[in-house]
Amino acid sequence: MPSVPSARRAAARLLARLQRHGMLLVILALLTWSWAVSLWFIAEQKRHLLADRSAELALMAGAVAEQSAGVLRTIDSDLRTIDLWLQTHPTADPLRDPRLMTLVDEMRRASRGAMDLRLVDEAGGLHYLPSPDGRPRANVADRSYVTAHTLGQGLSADGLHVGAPVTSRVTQRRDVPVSRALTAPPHPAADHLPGPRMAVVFAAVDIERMAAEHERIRFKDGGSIVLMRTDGILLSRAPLVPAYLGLDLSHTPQFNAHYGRQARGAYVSDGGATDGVARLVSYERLDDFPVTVLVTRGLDEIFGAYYARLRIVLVLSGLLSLVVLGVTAFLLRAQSSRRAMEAAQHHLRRLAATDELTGVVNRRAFIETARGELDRAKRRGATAAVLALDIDHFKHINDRYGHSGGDLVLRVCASRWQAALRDQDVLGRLGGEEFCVLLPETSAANAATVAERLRRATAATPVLGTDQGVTVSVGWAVADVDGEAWESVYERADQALYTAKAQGRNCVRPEGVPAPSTPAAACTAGAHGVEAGPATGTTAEHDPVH
Ligand SMILES: Nc1nc2c(ncn2[C@@H]2O[C@H](COP(=O)(O)OP(=O)(O)OP(=O)(O)O)[C@@H](O)[C@H]2O)c(=O)[nH]1
Repeated sequence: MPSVPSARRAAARLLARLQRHGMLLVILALLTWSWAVSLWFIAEQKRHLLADRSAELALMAGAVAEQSAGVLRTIDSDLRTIDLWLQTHPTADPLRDPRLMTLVDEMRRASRGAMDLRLVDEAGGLHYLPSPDGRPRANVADRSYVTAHTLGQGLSADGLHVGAPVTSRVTQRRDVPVSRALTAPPHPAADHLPGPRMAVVFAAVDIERMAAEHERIRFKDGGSIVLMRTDGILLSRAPLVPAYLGLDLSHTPQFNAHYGRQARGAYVSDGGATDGVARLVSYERLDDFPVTVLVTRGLDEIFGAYYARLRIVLVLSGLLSLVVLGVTAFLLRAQSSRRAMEAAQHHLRRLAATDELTGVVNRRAFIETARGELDRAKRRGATAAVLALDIDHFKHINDRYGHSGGDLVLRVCASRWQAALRDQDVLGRLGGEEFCVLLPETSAANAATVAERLRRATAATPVLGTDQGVTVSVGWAVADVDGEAWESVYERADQALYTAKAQGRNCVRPEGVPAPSTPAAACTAGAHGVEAGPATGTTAEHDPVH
């Protein structure tokens, strides 16, 4: 488990990294949000578009269903009328009677030629109307529009049969036969007529005519109009594809999920059941006939303009995102190189202000700092003290341990002094073995205490791993509260240092104490021996600064 400090450091590092990458994170969050909103908006638009087109298609399916039901109603009425006519005219010849032929002709014209009425006799003989020679044109006993009535299969409740598409054996025309059984026997007198009796009347509805009508109103580019028997047999389709006529779609998933199950509805088809074209499908089952109407519209046509606009929007949004990311990356790079430059400049400034040997502030930076601090002290009416330090008999150390030994002493002393000072105090090396300390906002009493602490820190422990004691002499001065130039304060501190040296070294002397006539008399420590105890030389004890 990580310790508390290391966890704190890790958290701080994470925070710093987050701050550094904050801009990038914000931009990425904004981009993600804007893309999410755009995609939601796009999906909503598509949903609304589909809903609107579904509603339109449902209206159209309803209209086609209504029209188809009307056609079938007319046909059914025509078939019933013929049946009734035959019943009420039992002696008339059903194949040639001019009254019936006129009626049939009117019915054909009313349908604008879209259907022909025909009779099938009990032997399966097919008779066109009129049939001048009375001979059947073909035998259709096997056709479902005949067998449905003989077997009683596939009939609506009132006996109508809508047959699967057939290709005429006489004309090769494709028709949907809609048939009724004739009510037999029409009249006993019919028995006098030659040939078999008529059994079925049917209307052959021209699929091409029907498909052509639907072709005019269907949606182009993939749209279609389909009539389908409710059991899944395809009756007619616009655009007409002959191969689809009579197809049994009852096994398709669309039939089982939609128009085979419910009377009306809509769905999106992948076109798998027919030509593979994806379509929106709306369907409606006729109320009175076993027929379902399907009206479709190609998805490409529905969404074509939408996708074209969407492509433009996506491309522009993508480009915009790339530009935003590019600008962000550029700014981040510029920011990071600026930071690196600032760090390098900071490092250089630190190097320029640092004494290479001891790591404390060098002479130039120290004097600059001291001047600034004395100015600030003057403005605030505060005091500031200056300590001048000089390692005693440093020449002897150099002579005994060599220059590198002397360097080590300088580093150790600087480090001990630094450790004994407050954060706001400034330790500088003025040159050689001369050091200086600036103590901001420090009274004379505290300056003396700090000076003494430094002297003790120097003499307390031998340096160089030997019994070599190192001592320091300290002189100090306090700047005039009304403001005083650096040179002036330093001169007084240096003068005090001179006094300390003159009075035997390893001691602290304040400014303004004259040098005694006998050197070394006032200091208790030996000139360069290990310090045995305090040798303040100050006139008063003070509270430590820290
Ligand atoms: N090792 C080392 N010696 C230095 C450096 N700078 C100056 N010195 C030496 O420090 C010595 C200073 O000697 P002096 O000025 O005679 O003073 P002192 O021997 O300390 O005697 P007092 O100050 O009177 O106690 C000289 O021998 C310089 O060569 C330095 O960076 N490293």
